[in-house]
Amino acid sequence: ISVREEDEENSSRGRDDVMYVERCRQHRWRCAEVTFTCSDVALCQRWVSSIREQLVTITSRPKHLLVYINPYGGKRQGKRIYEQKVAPLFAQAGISTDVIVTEYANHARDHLRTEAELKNFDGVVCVGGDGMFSEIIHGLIWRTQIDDGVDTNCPDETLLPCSLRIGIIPAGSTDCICFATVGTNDPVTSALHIIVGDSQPIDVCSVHHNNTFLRYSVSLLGYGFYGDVLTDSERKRWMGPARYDFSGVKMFLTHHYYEGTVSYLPARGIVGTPRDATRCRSGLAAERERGQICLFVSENDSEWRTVRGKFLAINAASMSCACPRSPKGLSPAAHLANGTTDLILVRKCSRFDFLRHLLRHTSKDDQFDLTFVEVHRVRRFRFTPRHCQSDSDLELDLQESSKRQIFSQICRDHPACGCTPTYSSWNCDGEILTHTAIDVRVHCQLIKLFARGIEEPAVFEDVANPCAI
Ligand SMILES: CCCCCCCCCCCCC/C=C/[C@@H](O)[C@H](COP(=O)(O)O)NC(=O)CCCCCCCCCCCCCCC
Ligand SMILES: Nc1ncnc2c1ncn2[C@@H]1O[C@H](COP(=O)(O)OP(=O)(O)O)[C@@H](O)[C@H]1O
Ligand SMILES: [Ca+2]
Repeated sequence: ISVREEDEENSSRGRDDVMYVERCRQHRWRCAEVTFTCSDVALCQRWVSSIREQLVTITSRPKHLLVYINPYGGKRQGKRIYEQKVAPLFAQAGISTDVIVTEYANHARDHLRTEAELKNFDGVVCVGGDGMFSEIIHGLIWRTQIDDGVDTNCPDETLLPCSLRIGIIPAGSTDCICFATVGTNDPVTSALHIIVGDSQPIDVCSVHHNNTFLRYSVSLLGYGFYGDVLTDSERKRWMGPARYDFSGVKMFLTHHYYEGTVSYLPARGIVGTPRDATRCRSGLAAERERGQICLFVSENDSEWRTVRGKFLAINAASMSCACPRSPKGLSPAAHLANGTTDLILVRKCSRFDFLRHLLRHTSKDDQFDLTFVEVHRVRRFRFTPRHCQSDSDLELDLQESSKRQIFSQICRDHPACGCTPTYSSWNCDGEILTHTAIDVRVHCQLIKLFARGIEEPAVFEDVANPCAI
């Protein structure tokens, strides 16, 4: 991290303090210190300058960072976390910062879009949850495309990758993007990944409706269960992160299902499937694999498939979506940067079966190994809720079950009857999407994080002197 020369008063000895990264359990990193002493002060000074020269040659390390703090996310501790745990480390590592504490929602997004002098910085730091991260990528991606005149309303447009890396200091409620790319939600670990200049590309989904751009997503796009949990939980923000558990239990008991059509373009020519036992891990093999991945983005060699039905949940996981609630995540084998998203369809089933599916997110059992669950690795997908389908589709439906339609119409007109509502909403990285019919496309490695993905346990279990903390 850094080296510091200590003055030993009344002594002819030299003393250097070297700060370095030490790996602890569960992917956590800590800042450790070792002191070198030497009877020859001049030699000691040569050590210091030699180490400093070495550090300067590592060009991947950021020197100037633009920091956005959401003081309102999670337990409202963002400012304190940054000031107490992160700022001192940045100072230690000789990193200068411009810090903006946001004053309202979308402040960070709009500042990045229109005001920020991006050329002055080597990266952006986001202190907050997935919603704050979402603001940052919307600002950065918009800025990158506008500089090159890309039409973001066109779903087929190839987007330009953003050059600035983003660091996430977790200070939100779920922080799944941090957890799934670093392996832990720990501000100090994240700060150290930023300081050492790690780089992890990640895929971004664009979400469109009728050739109009709606949003980007990097973690979960969820309709049905996760959309309803989010909508319900936003009204209970005062509860803090526990609001999700409260609304989770409530929506589980409510047991709403939604009818609609999902079409998807299966990913061909990629390594792996969502049912693999292997996980997305950092290291050489992953690097090599990553190099091959985007060569296969051609969409012509695979055909669209359509699934119609009643769903409790439709989830697209572009990364594992691991978080403290589910350390393996919604799609444990999802890759961070292979240009695909894992589309998980949970059909209508009993409460008992849905609970079995949910519980498997917290154990070693396979949550996809159930008759009412299917999972596909896709490059694109579309969703149309039933009452939003084209006229010809509706006619078909009418012929199939005219009675059912009449009943659902009656139910829509009489919400008090307690029947299942027609529409849910999409949970897009924890933000509510107002449109239900959407067209989603994965953009391979559109952004980069100050992270390195999840390291194999062996890397740190071998450490001779495990961290005492
Ligand atoms: C019975 C226990 C079942 C546990 C099932 C856990 C599955 C958890 C998968 C979580 C995936 C999370 C994906 C991440 C989404 C985030 O982008 C997003 C925003 O994050 P931010 O707050 O930092 O801005 N977060 C969320 O949308 C929160 C989703 C949380 C879902 C919690 C669901 C709890 C379910 C509880 C069911 C309990 C049934 C009990 C029956 C008696
Ligand atoms: N200063 C602010 N005041 C109010 N809302 C804000 C502010 N800054 C950001 N936001 C918004 O707060 C919401 C929640 O932020 P997020 O970081 O996702 O925390 P959480 O994980 O608790 O949901 C996001 O929609 C974000 O756009
Ligand atoms: Ca949020």
